[in-house]
Amino acid sequence: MISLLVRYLKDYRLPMILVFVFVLSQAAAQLYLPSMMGDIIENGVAQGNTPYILTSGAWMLGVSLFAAICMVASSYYSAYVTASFTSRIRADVFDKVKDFSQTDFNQFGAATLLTRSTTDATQMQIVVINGLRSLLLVPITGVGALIMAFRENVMLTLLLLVSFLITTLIIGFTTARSMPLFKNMQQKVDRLNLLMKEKLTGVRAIRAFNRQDYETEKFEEANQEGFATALKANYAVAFFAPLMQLMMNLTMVVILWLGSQQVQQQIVSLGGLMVFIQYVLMFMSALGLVSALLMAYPQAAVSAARVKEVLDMDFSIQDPKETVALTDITGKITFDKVSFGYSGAEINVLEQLNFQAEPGKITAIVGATGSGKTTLVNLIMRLYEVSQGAIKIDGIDIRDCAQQDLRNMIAYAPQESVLFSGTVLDNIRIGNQNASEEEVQKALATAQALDFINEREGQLLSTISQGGKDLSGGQRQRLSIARAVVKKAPITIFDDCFSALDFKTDSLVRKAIGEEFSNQTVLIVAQRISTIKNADLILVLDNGAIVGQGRHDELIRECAVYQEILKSQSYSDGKEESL
Ligand SMILES: Nc1ncnc2c1ncn2[C@@H]1O[C@H](COP(=O)(O)OP(=O)(O)OP(=O)(O)O)[C@@H](O)[C@H]1O
Repeated sequence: MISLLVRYLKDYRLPMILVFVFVLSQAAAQLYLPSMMGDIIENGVAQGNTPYILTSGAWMLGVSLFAAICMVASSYYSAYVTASFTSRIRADVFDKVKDFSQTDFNQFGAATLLTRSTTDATQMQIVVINGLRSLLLVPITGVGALIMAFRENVMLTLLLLVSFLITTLIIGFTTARSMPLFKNMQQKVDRLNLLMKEKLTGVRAIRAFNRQDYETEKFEEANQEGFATALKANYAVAFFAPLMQLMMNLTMVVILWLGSQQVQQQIVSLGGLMVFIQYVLMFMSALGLVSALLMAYPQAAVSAARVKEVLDMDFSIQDPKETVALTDITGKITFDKVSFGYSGAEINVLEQLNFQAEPGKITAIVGATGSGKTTLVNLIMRLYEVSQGAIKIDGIDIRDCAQQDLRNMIAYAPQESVLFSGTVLDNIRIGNQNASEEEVQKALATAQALDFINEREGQLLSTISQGGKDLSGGQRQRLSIARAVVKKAPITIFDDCFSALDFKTDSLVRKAIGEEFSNQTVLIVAQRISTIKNADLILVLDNGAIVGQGRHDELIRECAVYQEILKSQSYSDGKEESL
């Protein structure tokens, strides 16, 4: 936690200096108050000198006011530092995660990344906001009060120190014990977030299968587990404050008892004892601040470790030190003996793939579900790293160029359309920020999406609800296709994104794509043979291996797997095709 704090807080030197100055001034003023009070008792109350009491009292009020102003100012600046610190951490986690490869992302999962950038960051915020002031105030007022108390009464201060030592030992022990409990608690929060995410995204399926009760029960179970763990963890630190209170009161009773005897024996004056008690109270309130901090510390330390794990994670896919520029790229893709296996899996998902996808041609990939089609296109975008062999673009190994340059060369329409809240225009322009409205309209026309967009109020400026919930599956796919089209990249990949389109629309989209992409490399992943029948090259994938490649007619004659797929789709060659 400390290293994370140092890393971030060093950017807030000026506000931290201001916090320090105001805390220092507050502490100095507070330390001065008891001796002022002692002076009023000795020289005012004991002597019956009312004007002295009034004048000194006014001074005392002034000093108190000054301390209060310093306290407000230091609170303001510490809140400023803390809020900035937390928002920077959130931004950095987000920034880091956006550059994660799929392997890195899979290692964590969405739910825990969400918890780490929200709940964990907030836990740290609580400690920093308390700690920033306390860490300065407590040593100054605590040590200052102790020194002043020591000057007033040596014996009673030693007693105070013994009580302090015992409390510290108990607190240290409790902190060490509670840390694993808090770690466990945050993991339970991860699980709850995961379940919540599943429930919210799968709400329709849950209702359709009448699984509400079962899912509620499952969630309730996880919730109860989280509750029990949270209770246990908080219980472990719950007696911090009462323990501190108890020790303080006990110490105070003993001090009063011994102090009153000292007053009777005239070892100290009554005023001296009262001043001493003021310093003891000051010391104890400093301890109170520490105890509040310590109560929150174990949880925050666990949260900091979890955030740090994300921030310090080494990317599994990195750019080389010297990158090869991708200029004047035609888009020719070469797979040279490419094999790939997911991390942790025993067997390869793709085995010894060799093929070339040429510019100006449509290369299609067909195969049964799970045969490795999506994995293959993910490798081209370097979302995963090949295990063996090489993927080249215009003869350049994709590992030799910057990932950003590589992805600039590729337009991609994923299997599951992803739309963001915003307007239709915003969503299409994700493909190309500089696309004019005319270009966006053209891309929508290619994707056969212009008609239904024009029917919407506001048309291009109509708002898409979160995730495109107000659109049908086919409409979402068409917007996703338009986004890829508007990019006009040398390579365009359509990953099974025609599946929700009716045959007619599917055919019209492919026709438009064929005309539009006359110079680019187009890769189409599809389940339906009708979608890829006219492709220049069809790759047939079976269990991660290419078992056939060629044109439709050739494959019908030569590839048994292709024939099987064809048969399973009851496809009557060309009859329903217009393309
Ligand atoms: N992140 C992952 N981790 C481990 N295995 C994975 C992962 N993603 C996919 N797989 C496995 O890799 C194999 C190929 O999956 P892939 O998604 O590439 O197939 P696909 O041909 O695109 O299937 P579909 O047509 O159903 O989309 C499958 O057996 C799948 O279980």
